[in-house]
Amino acid sequence: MPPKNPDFVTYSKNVFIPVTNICRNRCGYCGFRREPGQPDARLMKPEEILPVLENGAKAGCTEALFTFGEFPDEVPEYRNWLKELGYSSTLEYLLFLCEAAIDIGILPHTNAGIMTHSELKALKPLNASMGLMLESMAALDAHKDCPGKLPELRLDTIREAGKLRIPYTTGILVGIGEKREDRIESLEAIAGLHREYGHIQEVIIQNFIPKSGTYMENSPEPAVEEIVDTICLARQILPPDVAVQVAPNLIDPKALIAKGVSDLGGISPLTIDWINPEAEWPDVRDLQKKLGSILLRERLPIYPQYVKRGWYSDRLSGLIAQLSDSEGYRKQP
Ligand SMILES: O=c1nc2n(C[C@H](O)[C@H](O)[C@H](O)CO)c3cc(O)ccc3cc-2c(=O)[nH]1
Ligand SMILES: C[C@H]1O[C@@H](n2cnc3c(N)ncnc32)[C@H](O)[C@@H]1O
Ligand code: MET
Ligand code: SF4
Repeated sequence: MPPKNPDFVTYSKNVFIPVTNICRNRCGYCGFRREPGQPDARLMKPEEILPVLENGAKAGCTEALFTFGEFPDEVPEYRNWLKELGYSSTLEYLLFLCEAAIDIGILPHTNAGIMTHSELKALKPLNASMGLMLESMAALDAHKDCPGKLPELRLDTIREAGKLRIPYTTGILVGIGEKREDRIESLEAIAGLHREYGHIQEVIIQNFIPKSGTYMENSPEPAVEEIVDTICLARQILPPDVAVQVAPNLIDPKALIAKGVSDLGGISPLTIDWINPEAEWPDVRDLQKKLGSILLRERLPIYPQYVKRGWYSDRLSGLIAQLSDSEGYRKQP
């Protein structure tokens, strides 16, 4: 089939809040994680976070992306930091942050590692959507010290989110030692969960970028052809209502759109990509110029089909009504 471009691709305007970089896992590709003793190990305080939320809302951002290392509560130093802030668990602190974001007028999207049904249940009323990368169905060297990167545990979290009707973001990381068959298996697993629960709004095809000081610092990035191939696989395997996302700060999206990319994820006018801090966000107007006749269309962190289906709590209904247009996309302020 000849490549065919869509009329538009979507993105969201967000602020990235790296709440903590303390993590019980040690992914071989991750440059985000810190040990408690390191100088830039941290738990962000409310007085650091609230101004970012406020500036984000003022700048027209609709999404607060709350990112965490996984289950930092296992780390004793971290528990002390939390206690100093007056919280006894990460969940309790996150609930406070989500409430604050909503009061300020920005919709939470939490990406915090694997979670139990009861954690997801507590967060659902305060999150427009949530996310967890499956990463890969393969058992990989890059995950050898990562209890939370067992594929079955990741699938469990995504499944529980489905039962709770949480609009969900997941994806795979390409170039971390997995094979093409593993990518197929991963995409099929995601497709299967979506067929059962209907909650997967987008699947990120994330290209690995080496980070110095990590186990994989000298591993090559995946070739663009591999990413193109994976996007084609994703488009074939995933049901048509699931968006395929690439990050426009990690890869040039232009040629990928004809292959099936329909979303460019969160783009921030204010904050850096804390997971890939070397990769600057493109300016939305520059990106639009580059894409030519393909329109960049702003969405909320909850996709239009879930806005329409009302997959959100009463706590979020006022804000979502205020931010969305009649089709469920971003109403231009
Ligand atoms: O800026 C980033 N945003 C990341 N996002 C944010 C994402 O681009 C948007 O928040 C979603 O499209 C929702 O609007 C993630 C969200 C998830 O739920 C799971 C993984 C990621 C990964 C990244 C990332 O590496 N960098
Ligand atoms: C939030 C998501 O960021 C991704 N992630 C973590 N480290 C890297 C890297 N070096 N390159 C690209 N993506 C990465 C993982 O897929 C994680 O789940
Ligand atoms: N630590 C979580 C995970 O890997 C959140 C994103 S990485 C900072 O799933
Ligand atoms: S990718 Fe997430 S889980 Fe893995 S080490 Fe980094 S912060 Fe922890």
